[in-house]
Amino acid sequence: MAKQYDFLFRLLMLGDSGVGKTCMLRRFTESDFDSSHISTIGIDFKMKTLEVDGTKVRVQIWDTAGQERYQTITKQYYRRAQGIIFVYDIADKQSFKHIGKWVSDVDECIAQKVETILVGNKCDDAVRRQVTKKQGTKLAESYGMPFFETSASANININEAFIRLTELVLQAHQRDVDNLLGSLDSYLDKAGLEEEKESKDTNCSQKTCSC
Ligand SMILES: Nc1nc2c(ncn2[C@@H]2O[C@H](COP(=O)(O)OP(=O)(O)OP(=O)(O)O)[C@@H](O)[C@H]2O)c(=O)[nH]1
Repeated sequence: MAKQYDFLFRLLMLGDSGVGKTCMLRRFTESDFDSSHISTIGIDFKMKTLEVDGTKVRVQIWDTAGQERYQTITKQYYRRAQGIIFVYDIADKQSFKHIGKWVSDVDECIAQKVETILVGNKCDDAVRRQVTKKQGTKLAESYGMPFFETSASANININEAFIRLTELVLQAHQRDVDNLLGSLDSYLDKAGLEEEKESKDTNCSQKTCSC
């Protein structure tokens, strides 16, 4: 059967327990919201196919458990991700403060460049808000990440956040391919020049012999 997509990318969701990672993923992949909080055990994933800049991209999105006790398991997935969504809850200052810890955990675990975005979830909950949009924007700027305030329950900016990360991963992939083709071109140019030089040298020495 012909492939239904051009690329397959792996995305990962990280953040404290209860910030709404599972609900965000469910909203994005199933257009649904469940208000119960059943903590993720270890890791789970869902798939979705998107059209980004005319390209069909299938994303495999890993939803990790925010609870500390699962981190030995979840850290094993960091290296396999091409994009990471760091999530905090705008009504939970601690989860915002912990973003630094999640980012440095990723830095410690992986050597390769990975695309990242920062998300402040539960922006529908104005009454319980503890983190301002300005604080979120500033933190994201300090890491050079795009920033979204989202709500899985009210379906605000969920698609936008996942699509933005997928775009970044696709662009990074295309840059890698261009760089690879660029170095292949210069390698072939160099090899061609050397071959040309060698054949000139041979002709020249043959002429010398016949004189
Ligand atoms: N008001 C509001 N509540 C939300 C939103 N998203 C999730 N919640 C609630 O937050 C709680 C935790 O959501 P989960 O998605 O299970 O959180 P999680 O980050 O996956 O938690 P772990 O699996 O333990 O890491 C649930 O009771 C949800 O109903 C949102 O956008 N707005």
